[in-house]
Amino acid sequence: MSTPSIEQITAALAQVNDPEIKRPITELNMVDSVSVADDGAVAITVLLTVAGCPLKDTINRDVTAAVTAVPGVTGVDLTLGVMTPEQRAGLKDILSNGKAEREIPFAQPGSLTKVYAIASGKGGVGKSSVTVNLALGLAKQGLKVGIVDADIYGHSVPAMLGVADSRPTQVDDLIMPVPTASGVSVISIGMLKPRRDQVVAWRGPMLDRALVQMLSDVFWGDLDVLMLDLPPGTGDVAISLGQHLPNAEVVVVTTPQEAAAEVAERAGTMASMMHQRVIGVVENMSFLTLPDGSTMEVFGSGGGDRVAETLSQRFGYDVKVLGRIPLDPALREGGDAGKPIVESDPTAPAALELAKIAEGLGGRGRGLAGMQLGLTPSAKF
Ligand SMILES: Nc1ncnc2c1ncn2[C@@H]1O[C@H](COP(=O)(O)OP(=O)(O)OP(=O)(O)O)[C@@H](O)[C@H]1O
Repeated sequence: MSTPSIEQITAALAQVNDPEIKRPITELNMVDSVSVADDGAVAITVLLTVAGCPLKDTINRDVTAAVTAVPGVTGVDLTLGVMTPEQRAGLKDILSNGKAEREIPFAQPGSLTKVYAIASGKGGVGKSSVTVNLALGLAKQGLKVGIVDADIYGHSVPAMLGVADSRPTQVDDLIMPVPTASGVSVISIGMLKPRRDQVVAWRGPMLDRALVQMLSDVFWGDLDVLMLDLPPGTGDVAISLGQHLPNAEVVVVTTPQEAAAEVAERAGTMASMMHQRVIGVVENMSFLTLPDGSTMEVFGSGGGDRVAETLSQRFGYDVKVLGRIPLDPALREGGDAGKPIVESDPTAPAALELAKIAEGLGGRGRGLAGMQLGLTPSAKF
């Protein structure tokens, strides 16, 4: 077999994406050198963005696999180096398209990324569980999905995705979202703290800065969908989000309980006051299926319908119940184990209902159609 050419090896390397940036390593100038010996042995040096890059094993595996597959390659000797500060600055330029001032890409008029904010009135109704499962459901449809965990009180999303201890890689002041096994990238307000167990007592301006940082200093790339897990209630983060991303569409999560529904209505109304469109209600913990097949309404009934009806009346447009998710111990276990139920037990009724809701959201497509313009001529409060 003939010796492979440098061009063939480079073409193979162009198929390898940086796992965080999700762009070919060749485009990011990460390939430092390539040489091919007469006997087909290939030597490559790839430069990592930072020393001790947590994903170097993934890069090692992917590069070796891609190059080994080229006909005539008899061996791959891969050296992993680290970029110099100048090379990192060059990478930052590539990622920020040469713009010095960063802006929130999802707030730009031409943005095609759908932004869904997941809100609730009360804590503990399953907002984070719904967020991660919907995100995974959307990713299963082949969409590129990112999650911003802005829940200052809970920030449980990384644990639910199995990356509780991960910290984002930083290229100077540009932050890489943390990739997860399911393909969804995540950044959490918890990752911005110096230590994970640290308690933060952030007030309005600090929270605003943290939210802006997660939206503009993080290199999200070209996402189809961005999901935001909001703190429960109608606090500072909801106000900041309304100011920075008025085009976000809001999904309200509630349980069937009367008291939960009432506060969920307030969260929905708040979103509308910030000119965001509420696209629907998810009722979680709707019922429990008992071993004999009968169902028990542990938290009562009617909360989802009530929130949807009230918000429809208030806003003058149709707010639907998008789905009703049953109580299922497997959903909690999946979250605790870092493997959400749509992945760990996809045929469970709760997983099927979440996948159905994700199907509906994914079917709404990319693009500007249906986006709110920040004007509400007919809102009634
Ligand atoms: N349908 C369900 N069946 C069983 N357990 C559930 C269900 N939904 C959520 N849970 C569990 O309830 C707990 C609270 O859920 P989760 O953290 O998603 O709520 P949350 O609304 O995001 O809370 P907070 O805002 O306080 O962080 C978790 O342990 C989760 O696994």
